[in-house]
Amino acid sequence: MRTFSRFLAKYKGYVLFAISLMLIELAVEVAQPFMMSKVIDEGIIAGQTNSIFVWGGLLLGTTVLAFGVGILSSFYSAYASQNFGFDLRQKLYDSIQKMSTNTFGKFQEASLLTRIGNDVNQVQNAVFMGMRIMLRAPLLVICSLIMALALNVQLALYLVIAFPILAVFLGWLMVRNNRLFRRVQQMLDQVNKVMQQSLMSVRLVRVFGRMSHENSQFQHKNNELRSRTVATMVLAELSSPVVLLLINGCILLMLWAARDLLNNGSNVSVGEIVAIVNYAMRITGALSMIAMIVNTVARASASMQRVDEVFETADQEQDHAEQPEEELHIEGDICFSGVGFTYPESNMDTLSDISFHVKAGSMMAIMGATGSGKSSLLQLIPRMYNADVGVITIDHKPVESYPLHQLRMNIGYVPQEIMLFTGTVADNIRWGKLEATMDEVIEAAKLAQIHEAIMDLPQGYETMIGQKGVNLSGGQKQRVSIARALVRKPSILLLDDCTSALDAETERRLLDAIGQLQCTVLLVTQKMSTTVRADSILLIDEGRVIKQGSHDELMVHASLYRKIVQSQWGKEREAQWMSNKQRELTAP
Ligand SMILES: Nc1ncnc2c1ncn2[C@@H]1O[C@H](COP(=O)(O)OP(=O)(O)OP(=O)(O)O)[C@@H](O)[C@H]1O
Repeated sequence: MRTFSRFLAKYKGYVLFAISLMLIELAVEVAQPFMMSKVIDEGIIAGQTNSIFVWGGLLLGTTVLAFGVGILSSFYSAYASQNFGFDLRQKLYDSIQKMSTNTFGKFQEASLLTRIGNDVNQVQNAVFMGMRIMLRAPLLVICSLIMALALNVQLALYLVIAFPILAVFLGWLMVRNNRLFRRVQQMLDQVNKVMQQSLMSVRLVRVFGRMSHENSQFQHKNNELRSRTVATMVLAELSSPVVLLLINGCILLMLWAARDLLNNGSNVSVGEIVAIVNYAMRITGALSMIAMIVNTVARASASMQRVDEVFETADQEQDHAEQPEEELHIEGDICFSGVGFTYPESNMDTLSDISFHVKAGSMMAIMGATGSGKSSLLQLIPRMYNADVGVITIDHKPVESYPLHQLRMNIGYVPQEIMLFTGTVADNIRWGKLEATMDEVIEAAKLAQIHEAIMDLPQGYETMIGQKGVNLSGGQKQRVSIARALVRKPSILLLDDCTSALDAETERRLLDAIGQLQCTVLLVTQKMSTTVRADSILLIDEGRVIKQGSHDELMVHASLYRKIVQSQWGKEREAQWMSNKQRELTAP
């Protein structure tokens, strides 16, 4: 509720103006049955033609006034609610952007999409409705009741009977609807998730001929969404008939009593009875509106809770060091001490007791079996995830003490799964540093050994590449991605097995170029041709460090490393290396 008020406060001028106009509309609406009673009693029954013109004219005039202010009030309500929705969506997007990867994973992309789209819309609609009818409906009920009581207390009291029952019913409806609607939104998350997955892997789905499987998965979730939505709608639709039933029952009781009063010659006029019935009808209409409002508020509050969850989480993990934004230069000395990490959605340790040191400007290769935790380890450095235990320092300061944005601006990261965006080749490289000049883009491309290949493209650097770089080869995509990381001249370069599609010669030239850069390089690789060039090698297995050392040290002290060497070089070359080493060591 606090978040809601905070966002709406900015538009309080518009809100108050819209509500003031709405109050004029309301006053007209409340006065109309009274004017009508005057037309009947004075104009028709008493035969005063003048009264018909006066009260009738007033009735028409106020109707035109109500119409005019109604339009104006709608305009200001729409303005305030749309701007409120815009701000909420913007802030939500901002919070999602700053979210740590742990939290991002916890919420899941599909759910965040539903929250930023559907949930914000629900709240925005409730704001509009709030200004138009949320206040108007209860006020209309109260004022109509007062007017009816003023006309004839005895008859009007019959209308009051329904109120306690209605209050209990609407309260129950609100709580139940809120719960049901939260479940609908959760199901919508699921539908979006299935849809997102199958759209992202549309080619794979077609190649494997899994369209019907994907369809049935979608159908299953869609079915559940339908059933939950129907349950919510049935409940919502129940409200109007209940209101009508109760109020109409009261009107019938009142008419029965009015008949007795008229027969007994009591002091009650036909005009008063017509006016009270008219007020009763307005009360019925307003109560139906209130039932609708109850449903809208229940939905909007469920949606607001979901939006608030994102804000609260984002606030909790606000990066304390994020305030100062001055330029930060990192040398690149990296040290892990007893680091442990488990993915939020997993219950198995991914990394345990990882300790190693990489000197600024050196190159370390990370080797290990598939699933041993190499990518996870790299991702802890730019704080895509936060370590659960232990300390990671850069230049002898914990990574958490750096402003997150500045820390990441000093790091060039090339993920295992290459992702290119729709746009030109130059745009894709410049994505690493938006203000990079064309010379810087070309320099990065040359370092990444992709310049010649780009020049061979139809429009060179201005060639458009489709989503995920459909018109580039695997190796070209890898090198564009490396150029994107290099263009920002990082102090730390993280390469996650991103040279797998390169031929030996290109890879050698790439490593030569990277070796000349003034940056610390951490390189995940399975290729011996790469590891031998590194200053040190970190060998990991099942999330633990087996050994850190140079190629020579690992050959002597790490049997696992020797096995990898054997599998790639063959026994013969390995044996030859061992005997050469032995000779070197025993030489005088
Ligand atoms: N987002 C994630 N959520 C939960 N578990 C994950 C996630 N990503 C990876 N894992 C698990 O963490 C472990 C280490 O994965 P990681 O990707 O770091 O290994 P890797 O050594 O880089 O593997 P590969 O060489 O195949 O890329 C694996 O068991 C993997 O299943």
